[in-house]
Amino acid sequence: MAEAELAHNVQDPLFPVLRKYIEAIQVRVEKVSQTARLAATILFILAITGGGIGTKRWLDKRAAEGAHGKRLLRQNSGLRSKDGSRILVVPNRNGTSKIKIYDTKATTFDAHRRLFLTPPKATGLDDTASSVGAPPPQTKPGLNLAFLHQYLSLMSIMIPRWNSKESGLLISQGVFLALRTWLSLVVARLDGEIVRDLVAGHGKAFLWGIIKWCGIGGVAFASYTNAAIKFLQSKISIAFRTRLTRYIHDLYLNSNLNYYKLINLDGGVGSSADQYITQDLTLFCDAAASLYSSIGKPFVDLCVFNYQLYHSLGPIALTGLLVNYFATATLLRKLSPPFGKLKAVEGRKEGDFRALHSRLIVNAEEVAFYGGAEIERVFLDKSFRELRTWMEGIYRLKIRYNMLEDFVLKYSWSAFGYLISSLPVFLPAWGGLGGLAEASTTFEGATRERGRMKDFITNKRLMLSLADAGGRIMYSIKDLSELAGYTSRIYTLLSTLHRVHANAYHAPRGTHPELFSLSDVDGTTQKGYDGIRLENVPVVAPAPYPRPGDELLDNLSFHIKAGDHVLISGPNGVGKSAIARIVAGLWPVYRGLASRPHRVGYNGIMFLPQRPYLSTGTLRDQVIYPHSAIDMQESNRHERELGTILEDARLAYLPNREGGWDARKDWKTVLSGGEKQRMAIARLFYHEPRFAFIDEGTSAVSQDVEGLLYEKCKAKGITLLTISTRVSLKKFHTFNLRLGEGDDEFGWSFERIGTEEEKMGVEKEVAELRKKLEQVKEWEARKASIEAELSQVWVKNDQGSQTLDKPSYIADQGEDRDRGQHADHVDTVK
Ligand SMILES: Nc1ncnc2c1ncn2[C@@H]1O[C@H](COP(=O)(O)OP(=O)(O)OP(=O)(O)O)[C@@H](O)[C@H]1O
Repeated sequence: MAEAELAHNVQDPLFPVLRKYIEAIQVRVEKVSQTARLAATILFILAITGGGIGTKRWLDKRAAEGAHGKRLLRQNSGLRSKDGSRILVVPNRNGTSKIKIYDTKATTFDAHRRLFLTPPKATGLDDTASSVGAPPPQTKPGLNLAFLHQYLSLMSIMIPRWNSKESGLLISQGVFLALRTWLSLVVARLDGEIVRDLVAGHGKAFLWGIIKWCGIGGVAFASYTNAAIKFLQSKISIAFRTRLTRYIHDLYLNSNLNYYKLINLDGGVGSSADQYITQDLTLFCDAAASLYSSIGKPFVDLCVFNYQLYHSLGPIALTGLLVNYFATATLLRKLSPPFGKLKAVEGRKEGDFRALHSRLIVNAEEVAFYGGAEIERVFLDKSFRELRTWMEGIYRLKIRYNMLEDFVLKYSWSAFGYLISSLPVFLPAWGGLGGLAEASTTFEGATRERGRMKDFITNKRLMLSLADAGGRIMYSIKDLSELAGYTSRIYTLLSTLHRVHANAYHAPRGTHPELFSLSDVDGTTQKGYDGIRLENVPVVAPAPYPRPGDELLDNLSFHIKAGDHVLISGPNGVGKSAIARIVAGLWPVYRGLASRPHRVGYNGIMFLPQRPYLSTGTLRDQVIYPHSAIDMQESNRHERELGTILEDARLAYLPNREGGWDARKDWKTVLSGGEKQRMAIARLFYHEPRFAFIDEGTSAVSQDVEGLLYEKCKAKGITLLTISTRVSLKKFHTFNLRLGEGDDEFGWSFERIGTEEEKMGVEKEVAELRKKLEQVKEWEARKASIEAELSQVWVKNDQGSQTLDKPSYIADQGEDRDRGQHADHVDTVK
């Protein structure tokens, strides 16, 4: 029995403990009343059921959100919140995740305008002698006040509030940097102690020192701190980039058409805005984020180590160190090439090279038809050669500078370090705490030597760290100048964007603006008018500021109401599309008044450009452009309507052919020229504007389909303004605006089609043609005689005049007649 109990206890040692608790619970439960037990049981069951239902709901909600996210992603769509923010769906591992984006407020742009358009005079960025508010003259990027202003201006975008995420990241990085400095100090002291114990033969203390060394300095902390600093640096870089990119996108792509005006009207950043927004911005953010660790850390190190050394080595050492820093910094700054400027130019050359490649990709088909590979390669090679030469120049300058830098920072600084560390030994009176220890009489012989050893090791390590920190600060002079280069480019982009956004073009004080330059825009644009009206508006092709524009047409005036379909015709290059550009607001209204409906799209106005544009995205996105799937949903439009629209545009076969509405392709290459134009007309059918400019929109469509499309547009109540050279389109229009009339081609006429006047005009033209036809016989006779004369060709040689041999193909065409004429002619010549 006892054995069995023993065996049982051996098998399950926990049993007695469990039994004890179970019994205690049983006793408690027995004491509880019947009602309380019932209530507890019900509560327990309710909790379990509630928990189960809650979990299921949560799982269902997650699944529904996941499915919704996937659907939105497939449709290239997102969500719009009531506060104006947008939620975008992006792929994330197997599922999707949502990103909330807030638009930059208009007031923020207004507040920043001061920073970018009217910088303080001291920076030299605002040269009032040239003009007020004009493009800032390109001051040399470098370490100067201009750089400070530019950098701080950009900072106000990158760190908008003290409590923003970026400040948190910077503070965390600061903590880790301080931690690393503290660790270096601890390690320096430990180093000295270990050597002292080793020399003194204190085995225990020595071992303890080694354990502390491994624990603190070696592995655990230092490696983690370094990794965290690097990680935080990349987080800061990406956070800066996100802020700046969103800010630039909000300023670049808005209803003021800045993306068009930046390239076509301002020209301040050339044609490579993409290079600025992509590569330059990345380089700037990386350089700005590394600034804290490359300057912040050595700076903290310098302060702490200097203080420590001052303590142990005295004032002479500190003065010596400071003089040394100052001298080195001055020398290196003097001899340092202008890295900032060099980097800024390199950025521009990179941009040009990249722009050439992008152009080739966009126009690959055209170049291929011409077989233009050879010439394109010449352009590309030339641009690359310029970039390469420039970069090689920079590397050559860098190598010379690096040699000098290494010599100064590595060798002369360590020699100086030894000198300073030896101060307490040779000059105890000047040697701080170390000197006091030296001068003291309490230490004798070996003890004094060991003390010296410990102090020397500690001081040497501190000196080395100090040299390293100082070196890194000096090295970062170069990084700083490069950062100045990137800063100057990003600042230039932002100030140009602000200038375009605020339309801040002013002639220099005391001067008159150049005729039809961007500072000479005096016209009025009225949006919200039910019709299209131009009153005394000169049509001027603008030139980049500050050059004057080129006047194409003098004072154009017309008035179009709903239902007045207008054909705008005239020779090539006369300014037909220019009228659409002025009405759309792409080009300025230099004088007079231009009125148009406010809305773009439904019940407003739409413009179909000469070159059909197809966006990235799904087939649905092509039809509803510039709507997105969210806009389509919000305006209660359905997919079945899109089917009818494609049928009307004679494109009903597309969804089947391309694999449904959610198919994503490179539509520019997938659709034929005519299909692209019909897709543009389908967009008109979808948006149903009140007025539509169609610029050569059906030139690749067959004439029968063209007629059907025009009739459909009119049936939908769209008033058409067609820009075309096709006379056959006249029958679909009520008015004809003819451009390029008169001798100087500056004239224009606006006439009703089919009026008496027009008929008379046509009859006059027919009569003139008849008159000309009557002269045809006369002209034919004259032509025959000229041909006869020309068939008698002769040359003079030394022997006198002689006729040429007849070409063989004339030989069998009545040789006799020819011969006779020939002889006659030779006689005449004689
Ligand atoms: N972005 C621009 N900046 C400056 N000038 C331009 C610009 N686009 C066109 N022009 C100039 O404006 C003039 C009129 O161009 P527009 O496109 O209006 O001609 P068009 O009458 O429509 O010709 P086409 O029948 O060939 O389409 C041309 O001389 C052209 O060189």
